[in-house]
Amino acid sequence: MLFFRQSRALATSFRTLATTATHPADVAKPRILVTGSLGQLGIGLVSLLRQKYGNENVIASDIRKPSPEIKAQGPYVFADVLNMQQLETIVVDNDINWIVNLSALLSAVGEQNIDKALAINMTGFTNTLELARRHQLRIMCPSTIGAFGPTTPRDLTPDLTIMRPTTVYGITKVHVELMGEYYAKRFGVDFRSLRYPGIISSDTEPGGGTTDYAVQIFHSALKEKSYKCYLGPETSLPMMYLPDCLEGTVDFLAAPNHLLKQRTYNMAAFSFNPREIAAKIKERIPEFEMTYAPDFRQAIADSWPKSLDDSKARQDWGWKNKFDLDAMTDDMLTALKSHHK
Ligand SMILES: NC(=O)C1=CN([C@@H]2O[C@H](COP(=O)(O)OP(=O)(O)OC[C@H]3O[C@@H](n4cnc5c(N)ncnc54)[C@H](O)[C@@H]3O)[C@@H](O)[C@H]2O)C=CC1
Ligand SMILES: CC(=O)[C@H](N)C(=O)O
Repeated sequence: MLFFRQSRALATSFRTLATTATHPADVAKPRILVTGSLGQLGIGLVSLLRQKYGNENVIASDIRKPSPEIKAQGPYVFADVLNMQQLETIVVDNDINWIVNLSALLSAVGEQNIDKALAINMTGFTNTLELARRHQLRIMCPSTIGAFGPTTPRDLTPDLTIMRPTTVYGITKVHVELMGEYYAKRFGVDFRSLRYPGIISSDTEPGGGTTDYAVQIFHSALKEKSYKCYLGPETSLPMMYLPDCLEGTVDFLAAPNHLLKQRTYNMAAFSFNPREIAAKIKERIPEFEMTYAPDFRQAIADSWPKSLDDSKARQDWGWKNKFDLDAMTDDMLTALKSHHK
């Protein structure tokens, strides 16, 4: 009798989201907690989520003190993803339905701080995933092109392929994907992840990745008319402009479960190498000169895909980028010129 009850309970806990008609997190007006919200992506994502769901329904959080402008925009709390009890208090006290975990150490800084990267990217993520199980939340945690490795096919890399990353960052992101998918299958957790390419932004600084050069080059082009690039001229990588990344993420978060045929999707826009982006900038700032001094980040970039196949994201939940390389270059230069002024 006991065995019968236990196996019935086990069968229920192994249900997949595909067979679940509705999930408790399918709510029209979700209350959302964003962790790591003061980083390159978080500030814009919180702002877009607030436009869609209301200021008071999006709780921004990080372990740093926000600027007065950020604090004035809506609720902000201190939240360390390594402190499970504190996170759970925030989730319960604020009646949270969705959690977006942006807390991470990126690829370059992760190589210099292995223990910290493992803690934030793995233990921190596992804490939020466990909270999603306990409190029936939707959870979104980004993955990255860094989850692939040197043995992955490098052109038009598909969603499902060889994943043997050679950075601690990449290893932690494979952990995110696999544990999230395991919790989805085993416990019905509404886990979602997007493999972002390098993100280029005008308003926020990148946090220590291998693709940061693609932001720094614009600042240097305007200020110094030159840039010394830490990657070689032919190092092609997938990239995306922040507004596309944010809109795609908000759409993906809102996508009904029945549209999602998988829990992790590639997301792409365009690819370029340092020589090509330098040429685009030079078309617009003729005095601009680029020099090259590859450092340890070269080996990281060489282990990543040159381009991604994101056709599944386009088919399943309607992902579409608006900005191509030229449109992004024009918009970056216009935005930065006004900031610099
Ligand atoms: N920016 C990019 O080009 C890409 C980002 N991603 C992913 O997107 C997510 C967000 O990335 P970014 O905004 O660029 O990162 P970021 O490095 O700019 O921001 C990360 C934030 O996490 C916070 N943080 C650090 N330790 C924490 C802790 N213990 N508890 C709570 N927060 C903590 C930091 O204070 C920081 O504000 C990450 O998961 C990253 O892996 C993926 C691919 C590309
Ligand atoms: C592509 C990423 O995940 C990030 N920008 C990094 O370079 O580490």
